[in-house]
Amino acid sequence: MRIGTSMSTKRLDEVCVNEYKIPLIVMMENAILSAIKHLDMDLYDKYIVVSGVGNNGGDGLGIARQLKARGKDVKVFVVGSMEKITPCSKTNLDILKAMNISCRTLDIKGENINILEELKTSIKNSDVLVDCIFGTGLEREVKGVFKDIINIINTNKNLVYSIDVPSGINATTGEILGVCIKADKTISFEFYKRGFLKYETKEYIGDVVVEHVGIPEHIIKKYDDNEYITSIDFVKGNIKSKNKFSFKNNFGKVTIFAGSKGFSGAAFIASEAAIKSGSGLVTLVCDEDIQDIISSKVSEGMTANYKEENRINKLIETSSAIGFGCGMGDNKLTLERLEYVLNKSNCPMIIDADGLNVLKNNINILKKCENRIIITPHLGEMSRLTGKSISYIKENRLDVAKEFAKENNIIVLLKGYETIITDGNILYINPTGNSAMANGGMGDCLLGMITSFIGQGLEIFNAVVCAAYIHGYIGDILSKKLYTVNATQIINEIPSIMNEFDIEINL
Ligand SMILES: NC(=O)C1=CN([C@@H]2O[C@H](COP(=O)(O)OP(=O)(O)OC[C@H]3O[C@@H](n4cnc5c(N)ncnc54)[C@H](O)[C@@H]3O)[C@@H](O)[C@H]2O)[C@@H](O)CC1
Ligand SMILES: [K+]
Repeated sequence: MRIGTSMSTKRLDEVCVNEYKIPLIVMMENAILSAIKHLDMDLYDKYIVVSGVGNNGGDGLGIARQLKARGKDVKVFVVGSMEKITPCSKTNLDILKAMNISCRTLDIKGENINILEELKTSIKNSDVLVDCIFGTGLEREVKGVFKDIINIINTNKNLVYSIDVPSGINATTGEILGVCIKADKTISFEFYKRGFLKYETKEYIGDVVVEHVGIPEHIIKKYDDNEYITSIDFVKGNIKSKNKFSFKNNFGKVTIFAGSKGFSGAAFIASEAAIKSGSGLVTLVCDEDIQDIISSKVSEGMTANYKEENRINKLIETSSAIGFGCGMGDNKLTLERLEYVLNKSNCPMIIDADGLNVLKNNINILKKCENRIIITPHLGEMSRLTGKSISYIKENRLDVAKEFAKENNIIVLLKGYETIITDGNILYINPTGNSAMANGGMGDCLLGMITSFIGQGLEIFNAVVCAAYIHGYIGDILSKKLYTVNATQIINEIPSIMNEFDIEINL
């Protein structure tokens, strides 16, 4: 699913109208017809449509017409200066009038008290309110009669379905411009709006569906922003095709540097996750004093300790992917080991946890490793790496991750609700995962999965996107029956879920 901004919508509209000669009224009618499919007409009969005078309002007027044509009871309220009404909205308003569908008009300059009372009563007597006051054209603080109407709707509503965006939200930034409709469902056009990704907007957007307005796929592709929400089809497609045609017999040889005294669990989880994700050969490199404990637990993997220099050198040279950092300790030794492995290796390297902590103020050591480093920080680690505050990163996480990836020529997987994966150019948002998974060891498990997928020969960026998706997908399935989901439970499910995905890694 594509992510887009107000600008993306505007640009597409212009291209369609000017270059491809698709009249806007045609796209609006497509939008209307695709929106009404989601208005639960089999459940409800009484609708109220509240429209503005922009094209979002036009969508609403057309929706009212289509609802009426299907025998529904519809009341329409239009708010705004009538001299500003867009041509397509005017056309739809004229059709409504010709059909004798009554429209109450709230002019911003007029005295509206009686109509506001009427609106309140109509809302109470209806099943569903369709919100078409503002769409992607909202550009300033919502005031006056618009504010009054939104407050009345939020206070008196039964169900509210917002068209394109809940009125009051900046579709690009997610900023609430003073007041905003609290939608139960948002039926958005062409793009999942970038603003919806801001955590604070979740209480306004409700369930989001994205519908098409009939713009040919190749046009959208040409003008999209390279920002997407990962779909299950993307995951299936990527993992399957890579293995089917390119790496069928190559399961990869991976090395994981992890664990230290008191942190053997991290090393175990990362290695076991790589094994269960289908790697052919997994070797864990750890401190000598935890090697025996881990060897006894990781029966299908091998272990090495830091004293075995020649063996480690050979592992680094021959690995198809290296995972580094879980439970190693935030200290000078870890930094030295990181530099050593970075210098000696040529394969993709995934750095997490203490591997990231020691990179603070040393990020330049990644510069010489062009295009083969993946970092997987959570917000705190990202804050230490970038020097930016956690609250700033939270507010601007897409741009912070993108800029950091671009500056350092790396792939960044920024963990959190709706994890981000970006190489600075393309960005994917991971829609899977849940709060039942918020416990120790999850990051180690993800590191093992990413290392394994890359080691098996998947394209690096796609491997990270797929690993994040499957990791969260398993968590989502388990959380339906478990209050908390831990890393070991995820690991145990990897083979069966991969099978369910029809992923051919183990063929
Ligand atoms: N390609 C697409 O995705 C399509 C989008 N359509 C619809 O078109 C919408 C965009 O239409 P518009 O660009 O006309 O924008 P809007 O319909 O969002 O509204 C713009 C109008 O609101 C006014 N306005 C902006 N901020 C205000 C504020 N704070 N207080 C009072 N008035 C304010 C503007 O002056 C303008 O008159 C989309 O959201 C979508 O619903 C469809 O109709 C056609 C195809
Ligand atoms: K709206």
